Amino acid sequence: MTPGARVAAAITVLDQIGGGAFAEQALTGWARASRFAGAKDRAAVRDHVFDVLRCRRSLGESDGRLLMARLLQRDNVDLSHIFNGLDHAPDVLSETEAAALALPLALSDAAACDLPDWLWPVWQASLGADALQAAQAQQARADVFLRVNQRRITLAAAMAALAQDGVTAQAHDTVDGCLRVLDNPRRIRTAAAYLTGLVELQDAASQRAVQMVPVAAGARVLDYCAGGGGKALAFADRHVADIFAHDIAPARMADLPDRAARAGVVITRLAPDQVADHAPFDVVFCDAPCSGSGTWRRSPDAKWRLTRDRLDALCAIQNDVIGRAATFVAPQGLLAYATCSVLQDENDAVITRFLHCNPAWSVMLRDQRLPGPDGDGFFLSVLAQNNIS
Ligand SMILES: C[S@@+](CC[C@H](N)C(=O)[O-])C[C@H]1O[C@@H](n2cnc3c(N)ncnc32)[C@H](O)[C@@H]1O
Repeated sequence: MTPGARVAAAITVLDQIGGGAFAEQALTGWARASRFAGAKDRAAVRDHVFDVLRCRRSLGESDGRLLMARLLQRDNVDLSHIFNGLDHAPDVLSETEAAALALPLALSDAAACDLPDWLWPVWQASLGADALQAAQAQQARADVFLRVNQRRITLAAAMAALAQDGVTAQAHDTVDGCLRVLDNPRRIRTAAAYLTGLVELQDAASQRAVQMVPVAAGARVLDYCAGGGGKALAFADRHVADIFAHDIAPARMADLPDRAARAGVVITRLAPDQVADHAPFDVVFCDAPCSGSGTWRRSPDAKWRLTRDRLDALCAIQNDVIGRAATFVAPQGLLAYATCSVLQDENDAVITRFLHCNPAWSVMLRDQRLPGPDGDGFFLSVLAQNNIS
């Protein structure tokens, strides 16, 4: 496909998203209907769509054509080379469109930061002096990070193995065992180091959070909201411990046995009715369902779909989840509550409410990361029970 044809495809997908479709579904639908598109075309169309979605408001919230045109204009691309109607490229811009593009946009603070109006005050209240920087960080693409399975390979050997498949990576400055991918991130899933479990895709902030939780040798650790099991795998990689994984939707853990086998670790999956029988645990890690507000660079669609009602519903789930998870912790054990959100309602407010209802517990460690060059936004609070001797 020509550059113009890729832009035309992105416009089609953006118009579907504007009409209510989910980004992933619209992209998959387009790819299925466009068998002529190769892997590089699909990647380019996806990049266009996600680049626009990250900045949808600051690009003027128009139809797909104007959004794409503004994005390209912002990136100093000559629009006449793209909007020329040749070889499946988009039609030449109309006079009205050209006039709209010539005018500067008058943007509110929320629009300039690419956040919904209702969220901007909530975001500011949560992040204070960091609000602007954290919002702006979500307007750009995020780096890809890998967790090296250090049980099986050193960082240097993992980098060398990845390089053989054309993936260049370097050690993260502050997170042990973490690699930042510099080149060809799309080749990771076919790289031998990935297929043989030597490296896993995992954001640096998630890796850091797992490393911050104290786990004694031989401990029993429950990943209570395991999903695909990324945190359980990270615990298993770092500790000689019995690792258990649970999720209210067990189907989400379907790939975990294969991933654990690839990594050379053992993780016991527990169905919801089996957790109590296996309790208590020395550590219960609760990676609660959340807005994902620290990861919106990777899923910008979610930023525009979040509503106040949905946030309130998530907070109710979080309050429930932490309360349930606490019941499975051994008397001298630890309860770790984590989200990939930067919103206070989902983080400190949940902890404050839990402590109010459960005065025997207190916070022994708190960490809040903002989205930025070193990883996604992430919150971690580790709690212990008081006066347990
Ligand atoms: C943020 S995701 C977990 C991501 C996962 N830890 C990882 O690293 O890939 C949250 C998970 O919590 C699960 N969940 C939601 N409500 C739950 C509940 N009441 N008890 C346990 N898990 C729950 C969801 O099914 C979802 O898989």
